[in-house]
Amino acid sequence: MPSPKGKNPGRGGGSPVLGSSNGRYDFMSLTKPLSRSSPPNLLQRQGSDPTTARLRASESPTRRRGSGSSVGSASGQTLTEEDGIRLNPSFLHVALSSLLAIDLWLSKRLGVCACEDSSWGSVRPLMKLLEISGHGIPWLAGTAYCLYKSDSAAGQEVMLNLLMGLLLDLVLVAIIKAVVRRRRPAHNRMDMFATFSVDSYSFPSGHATRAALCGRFLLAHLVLAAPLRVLVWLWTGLVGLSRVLLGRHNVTDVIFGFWMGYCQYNLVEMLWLSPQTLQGLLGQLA
Ligand SMILES: CC(C)=CCC/C(C)=C/COP(=O)(O)O
Repeated sequence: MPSPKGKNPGRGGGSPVLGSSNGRYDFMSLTKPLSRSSPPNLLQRQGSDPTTARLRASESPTRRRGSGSSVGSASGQTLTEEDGIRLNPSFLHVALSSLLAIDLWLSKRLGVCACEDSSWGSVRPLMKLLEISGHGIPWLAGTAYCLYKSDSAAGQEVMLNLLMGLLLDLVLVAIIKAVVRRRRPAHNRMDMFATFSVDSYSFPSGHATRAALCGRFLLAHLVLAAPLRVLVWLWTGLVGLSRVLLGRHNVTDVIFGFWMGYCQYNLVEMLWLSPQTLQGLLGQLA
């Protein structure tokens, strides 16, 4: 399939389309030649323009390898075992590129509260309220306050472990954000309060990890009536949804964040600090 890039040189972007390269179907740019030097990376260092990022992300490894080693059966030559081994990563790459393109497209369409002028701009204050409800500062301050005020050993133990979980969450999210370095969606207005430098990156959503971790924690350790349990579930889901509606995150950032928060709760359970452990730790410090 000939690339139409020559016909439309003035456009600033374009959708990745399936094109044939050496008898294979790869993603190729409508408007820009594919870079042969930059490594393929689906999530890292995307430009602020999601279309550019999408195009960059859709570069196929088969094109960079050159045409010599990959001749399809259509040209009369049979595929060697080596070719078969190379086809699989290429298929995986196309699948991931497609998923990423869908993610970017869907996230852009769902970012309906990204600013006041957006189609659902009037709901933005409500979404920002949800943002504050899942922010690290109220959770850390609230947990520390409850720990300080609690007069039962059981209450102190639960609050201390929640505090540990919250701190662990902050550290793990910061590490992943710093490693992956996925840019926030271009339509996001960066007007969040109290952020760390890594919070300029979007993968994973720290609010989603915290909501999942705290949601599971509350459901497991607080004796709550059924309506309150439903409310916890609802809050968790809405915090995640609000990240995409506000344009802060792509859908995959939130889905991964939920999964990560869910796993972090398992980690907190594994590392659970009992009063004895705590006394031992404090004894060692003293
Ligand atoms: C300052 C403290 C204690 C936490 C920062 C919380 C924060 C701003 C996280 C970013 O969340 P998203 O990744 O969901 O945007």
